[in-house]
Amino acid sequence: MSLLTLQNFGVTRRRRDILRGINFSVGAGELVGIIGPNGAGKTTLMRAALGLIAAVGQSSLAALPPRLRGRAVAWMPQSREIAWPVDVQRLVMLGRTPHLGAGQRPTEADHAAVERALQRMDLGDFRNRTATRLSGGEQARALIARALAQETPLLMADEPIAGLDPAHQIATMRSFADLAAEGRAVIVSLHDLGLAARHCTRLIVVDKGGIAADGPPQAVLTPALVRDTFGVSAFLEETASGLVFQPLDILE
Ligand SMILES: Nc1ncnc2c1ncn2[C@@H]1O[C@H](COP(=O)(O)OP(=O)(O)OP(=O)(O)O)[C@@H](O)[C@H]1O
Repeated sequence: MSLLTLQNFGVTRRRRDILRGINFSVGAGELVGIIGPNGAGKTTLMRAALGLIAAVGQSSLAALPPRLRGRAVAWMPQSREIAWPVDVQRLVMLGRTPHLGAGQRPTEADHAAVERALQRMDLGDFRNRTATRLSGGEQARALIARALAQETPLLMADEPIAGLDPAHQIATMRSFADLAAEGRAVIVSLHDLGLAARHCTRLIVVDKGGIAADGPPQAVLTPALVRDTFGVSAFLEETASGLVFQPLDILE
């Protein structure tokens, strides 16, 4: 079942085509990494697909009424700003908002969803800490937990692992892989191609306003693609513990 379909999708800003002719579907069970150089259009693609900025063509998510959209997709933006000095537990509970009626208090089921999200992001000991007083990486984990608590079929996150330490980067990618294995789907943009190669089931490469490649990591990260899109050489090998990808040198 498709959880996001984009057809002839594009974004124009200040009369410049930032994205054009984008077509793809994401289904249950996929962990999709959106990769591409700085300025390629990754954030624009995700925000437009969500209906947060104007676009041409069709997005199955943008077409939904806002209330249904909040139950169809959770979104973690690149900006990590936490506006209010609330405790982590309360911040994560905000993820349940689309499931609550006007003025309705959280139910047992909402508290259980918050607890699952806190555990997934290793935040059990942080639940009573003031979110604005956490470190940058801890705040990022709290915001991922808020998106997880929404318990939507699809999670979209813009550079969610930037600023996390290696253990929490791996743990977060594993949590996303678990969600996919449970029958949901996750779409993340990321610059760490090693983690993308290792954990994603599929990579979509955005470059020069279009999709340069789309497929399983080992099929996408060819030397030619990596050279032409990122301007680097790289090491790629299928090992007993999974795919290992490491950028090596800038190519002139
Ligand atoms: N509000 C805007 N008005 C005009 N152009 C914009 C606007 N926002 C982004 N752009 C342009 O759109 C292009 C794509 O930007 P976007 O932020 O989507 O790239 P990205 O792939 O997410 O980059 P990064 O890896 O640096 O986060 C860039 O050339 C950027 O300058």
